[in-house]
Amino acid sequence: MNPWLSFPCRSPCLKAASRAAARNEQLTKPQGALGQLEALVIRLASLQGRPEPAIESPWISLFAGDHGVAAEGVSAYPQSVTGEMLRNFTHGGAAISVLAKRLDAPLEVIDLGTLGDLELPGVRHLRLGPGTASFLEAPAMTEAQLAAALDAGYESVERALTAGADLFLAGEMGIGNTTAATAMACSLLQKPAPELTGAGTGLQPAGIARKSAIITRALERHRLDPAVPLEILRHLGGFEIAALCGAYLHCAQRGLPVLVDGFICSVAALCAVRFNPSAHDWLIFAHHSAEPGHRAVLAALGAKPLLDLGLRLGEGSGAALAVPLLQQACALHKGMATFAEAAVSGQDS
Ligand SMILES: Cc1cc2ncn([C@H]3O[C@H](COP(=O)(O)O)[C@@H](O)[C@H]3O)c2cc1C
Ligand SMILES: O=C(O)c1cccnc1
Repeated sequence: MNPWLSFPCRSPCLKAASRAAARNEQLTKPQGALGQLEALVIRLASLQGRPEPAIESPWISLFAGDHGVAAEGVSAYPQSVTGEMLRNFTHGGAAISVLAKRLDAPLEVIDLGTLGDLELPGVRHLRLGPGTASFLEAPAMTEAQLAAALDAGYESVERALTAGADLFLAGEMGIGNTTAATAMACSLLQKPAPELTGAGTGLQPAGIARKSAIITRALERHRLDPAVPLEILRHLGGFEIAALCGAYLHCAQRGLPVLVDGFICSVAALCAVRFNPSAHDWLIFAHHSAEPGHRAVLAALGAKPLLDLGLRLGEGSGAALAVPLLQQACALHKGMATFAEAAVSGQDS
């Protein structure tokens, strides 16, 4: 197993949190009037270790990989879309490309293993394989592939830190990956496939039933132990999901706060937290995806996402959309006057 996986996670700074909470009490607004934003800023203060947190350098890593199980017709789109989107990401045409540009955030695109073998400028091609094996026939990944994918996540976090990132966002691209993520969620949560399976890119009800039956077959074939999350990841996951899991664990080890995107990223986060529960402190959940399995995954994580917009895209798009909210929350906390500074009367008794 990758040696760094056993490194401990950092502890959030309680002193910064209590100083941020004290400042929050002084600001010229009724107590609690900024709702969830207040707790969010206090939490960010504890993660950044400073009483006045700020998001100045968000970083986005986008992990792509193909899935053997896509051959079973579990997606509304052909498998070739994964590789085709790589070019779109670097040419600026994908949703996450537009959002990254608006945020002025670096967007690195990592191809962990897709069907095509084109060298695309601006893409890091790691080529762990032409995609995972179909989990109906074999474990999705070999041990070496899992290790390399986890390392890819680790390396992304190191690059983000070198670039001075103060918030880590990740996205995923991989046709068929809602099937992989749903299978993982079923296994981690010990829930039956029909309860968690959804439309992904837009399957019709008959397609969803078929997808759910395929997941049930995989669960029966592999019979995985929920107490061994990395084996669940290796058998049922994907290269990009493993990279996400590795990145989230390493962010927690290095003390870099994370904004988690939708369903697929949340399953990677659940896997990371099952592997090391202390990773949980570093994960902020951006949004509630329309994919039905997301609810159970968020509930298992005790997570209350910031947004609920009916998004079902992935790519890190929901996380990117939440960045301005975090930035505004920080700006309010830093910029608002205190009652004393503004000579405004405080609360009666
Ligand atoms: C053009 C296009 C762009 C996307 N960007 C993200 N996804 C999303 O859809 C895929 C998962 O859904 P499923 O499991 O149904 O295949 C992933 O690639 C995910 O990131 C996309 C899907 C498509 C078609
Ligand atoms: O919420 C997600 O991550 C998601 C949902 C559908 C398709 N792709 C991604």
